[in-house]
Amino acid sequence: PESMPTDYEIAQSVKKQPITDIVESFGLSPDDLEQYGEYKAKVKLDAIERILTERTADGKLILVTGMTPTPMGEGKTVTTVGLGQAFNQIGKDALIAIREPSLGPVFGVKGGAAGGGWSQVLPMEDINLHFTGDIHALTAAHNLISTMLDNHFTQGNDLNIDVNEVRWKRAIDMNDRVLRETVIGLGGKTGGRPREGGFILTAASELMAVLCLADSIEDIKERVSRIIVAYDEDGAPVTVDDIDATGSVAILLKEALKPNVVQTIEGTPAFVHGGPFANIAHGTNSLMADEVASHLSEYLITEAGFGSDLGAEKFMDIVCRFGDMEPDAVTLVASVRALKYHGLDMWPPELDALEDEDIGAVQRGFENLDKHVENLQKFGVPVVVAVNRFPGDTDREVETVIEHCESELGIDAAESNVFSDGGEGGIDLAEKLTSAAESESQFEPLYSVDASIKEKIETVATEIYGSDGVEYHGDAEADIQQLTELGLDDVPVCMSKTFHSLSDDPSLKGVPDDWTLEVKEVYPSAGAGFLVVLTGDVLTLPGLPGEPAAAEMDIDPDGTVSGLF
Ligand SMILES: Nc1ncnc2c1ncn2[C@@H]1O[C@H](COP(=O)(O)OP(=O)(O)O)[C@@H](O)[C@H]1O
Ligand SMILES: O=COP(=O)(O)O
Ligand SMILES: [Mg+2]
Repeated sequence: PESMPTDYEIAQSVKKQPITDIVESFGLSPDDLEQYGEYKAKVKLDAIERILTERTADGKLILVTGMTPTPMGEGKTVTTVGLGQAFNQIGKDALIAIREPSLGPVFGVKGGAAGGGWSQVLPMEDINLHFTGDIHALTAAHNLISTMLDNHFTQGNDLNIDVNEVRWKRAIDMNDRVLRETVIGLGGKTGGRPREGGFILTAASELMAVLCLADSIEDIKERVSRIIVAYDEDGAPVTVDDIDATGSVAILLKEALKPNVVQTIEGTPAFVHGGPFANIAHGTNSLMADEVASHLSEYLITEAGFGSDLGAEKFMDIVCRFGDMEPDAVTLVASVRALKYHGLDMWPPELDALEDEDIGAVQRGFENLDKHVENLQKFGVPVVVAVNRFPGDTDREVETVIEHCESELGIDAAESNVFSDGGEGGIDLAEKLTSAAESESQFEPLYSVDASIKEKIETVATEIYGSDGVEYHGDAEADIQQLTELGLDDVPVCMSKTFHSLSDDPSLKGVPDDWTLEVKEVYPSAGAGFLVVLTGDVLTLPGLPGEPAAAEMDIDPDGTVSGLF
């Protein structure tokens, strides 16, 4: 918005405090930290050990999710950071936990993921770029497995791996579409065994999920060892342990395992750790960050990516199950622009067309918001809607949304101005969330892990996405058969689906009906402990847009960066 400085300018204008001072009052002392400069730190594993044993986990957990977003995102991260600040402004001890950004979107469409306006985590330019190196470490570890696997072929393939059943691709933290499907091993005898290969975004790597669910070096080794990278000629799984890569991969991840802690603009401590997207992966920060934060403060506010059909569903059905925790309240972020985007049935999005006041379009967009509210209520957790106000929104538009939530849906809603006003702008929302969190939540996951694979997929597809059913394409049925025979079926399913729609068709807005979910493939993340279900045309390695954010970036001789948002 023209009246406001850019995110970067705001971030640079803030006098940051040393990270040791920021975390002191929450019970972390300087020797609990490994500092990466004055403003970034990792929490040492023995300090975590002490905190988890000495302190009770009585922090209430507030989950931040959203309605089906425009490609720009509707402000979950901004709201999470803003709420952390607002809670502290109303005298409640609160910490936030969010994911660390991937360079893919930073240089692509969405830009950074450090919040925005007066609700950002700092130093945003470090956090959005190399941060403390976790994503680089994951990329290296992922590709170490790839090279050990291909080397196995060159050294005689005594595991009898079926070259057409290699499942482990390479990883890169960049939206580089031409690497999605590749042919490798060219160059004759010294070039290795020619075969089809490809790359995925590091955020989609199973190692990312493993890092986010592991709680110690021992655990990460055990999980890494179980990762299935291929199948042999008899169809038996080949694991990371079979190709002798477990120890070296764990060594590469030993620093990344430790959660990062930084500060928000108003000095709230923020855990920023792990970065799985919620369309192609499970979509929330590490469990370790959640565990530590909920032992250190009264409230933990954490975000699940994309709409509630993706991040929140997986948070409830995967993360809460593994972490033995449950949300005490959920805030569903809505925006006037996203409501109009659905109300105008807009695809592809022309975001500037969403600027004009259009009460009718806002109202026609309610069906999408209502479905997300209904979905969240299926988990038995109280919901508060946050109307994240953008500069162009009119009072009438915002009031229409609040009125709809309170009188039609009978749930609390609050206008949020945390982007323009920081914590001050989220006080009403924070107060509504604290009272929602007081009520006894009747949290229940959506399905039992003992249900069949098809039952679990069909439950999510019909209950959450609103499909009439599920069709299995390609080898999906054979995958399910094989996984059941291997005894890998009694785990949660991690649905990989477009975030542009409740359905698997990005162009369908609102609440699509008369459609069935197309499942293309089901594969095990045996290290993470869930099954990944690929649907529709979801891409595990996105591409750059027509106008990449990278094209607008620059750096001055004195190191001042521009174009990063
Ligand atoms: N109220 C707002 N006013 C202006 N820009 C906003 C507002 N909320 C979010 N944004 C911007 O929109 C983009 C998406 O916000 P983000 O919080 O990352 O959304 P999400 O986490 O839901 O994807 C970011 O560039 C952010 O700075
Ligand atoms: O995985 C996606 O996360 P955001 O919705 O926060 O961009
Ligand atoms: Mg976000």
